[in-house]
Amino acid sequence: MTSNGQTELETVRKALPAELAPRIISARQREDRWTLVVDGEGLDAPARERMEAQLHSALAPGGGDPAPAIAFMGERVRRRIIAIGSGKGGVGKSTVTANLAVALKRAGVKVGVIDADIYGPSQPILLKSEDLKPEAEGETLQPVRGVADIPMLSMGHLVAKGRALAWRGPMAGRALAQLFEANWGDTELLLVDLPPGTGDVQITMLQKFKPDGAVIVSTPQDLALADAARAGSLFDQGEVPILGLVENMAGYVCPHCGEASDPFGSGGVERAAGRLDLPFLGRIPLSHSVRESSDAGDPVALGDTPEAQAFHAIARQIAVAEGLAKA
Ligand SMILES: Nc1ncnc2c1ncn2[C@@H]1O[C@H](COP(=O)(O)OP(=O)(O)OP(=O)(O)O)[C@@H](O)[C@H]1O
Repeated sequence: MTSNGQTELETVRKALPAELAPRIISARQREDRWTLVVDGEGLDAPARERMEAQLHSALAPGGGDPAPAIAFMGERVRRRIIAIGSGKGGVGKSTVTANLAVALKRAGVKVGVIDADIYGPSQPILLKSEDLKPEAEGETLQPVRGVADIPMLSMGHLVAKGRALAWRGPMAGRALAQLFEANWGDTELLLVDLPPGTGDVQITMLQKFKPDGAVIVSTPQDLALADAARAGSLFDQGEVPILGLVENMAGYVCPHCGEASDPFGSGGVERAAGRLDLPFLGRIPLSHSVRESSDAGDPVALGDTPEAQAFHAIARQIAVAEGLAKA
């Protein structure tokens, strides 16, 4: 009991706005320091931060008292799933996924990666986890840790290297389910590297593990753009909001003479985004360092080069769109 006869729980609840008060599960005060257990179900990261700030100012207003210790219970954040798709192969979708994961991680997001490109898994190389094998607890896989300590799973971790995966339909669906139903722990955002095109895996994913959003990667060529638009309509039909388009391999700066050229054209994806009424998230240059670092399992986004900054700028937009960072 506090000095005026209220229980500690009542004291705390009274100090809070009416909508937050019922979320306090228990409250205890010892030597001026409050310890609170809070129901965090359904609160996203910014909402939790706001609530923490409100609790601080309500319970330790002058700054003289120690800040309350706050434990959130329950589902802190509903895990968000963002699919990274492309209309055709080879446009750099996997490279973009790996680098966005690193950039999101560096921005403080608890990010994980599912390599759903079960026919040609490349994330184990890109995120340097080729030699790791996921352990299973019963039926549930434990993700391995790739570069930057990113939890990840890929069919590349589960089948012998180089073995072609010619699975179709139900088998592909089951393989995918194993990856999604793994123990993702406190991961708040899962990036899913989809196979190119609009086949079985995409359909299974839309039906069973519907993403919260999709990012479409394209090169600036007309052909790639037409395919990207098709990938877009797949997500539209599945009622998955498209967060935007990324232009990859845009503009090449010769490392020797510094001359800039546009082997695949330029600005095409931004114009296509305008036509399709979709956000344009940014462009990644065609660059030796992107390819070399990918091959080495050392994504450029770990550094601060202009290429890295291009990935960081796109990652920031995704984090904001998903409520995991402030605008
Ligand atoms: N911005 C870039 N600059 C230079 N090389 C790049 C860039 N983006 C990707 N690449 C290279 O292009 C090749 C294809 O990239 P990636 O495997 O990421 O494409 P993808 O769209 O995922 O292909 P897939 O159809 O096999 O899934 C790789 O060798 C990669 O290193």
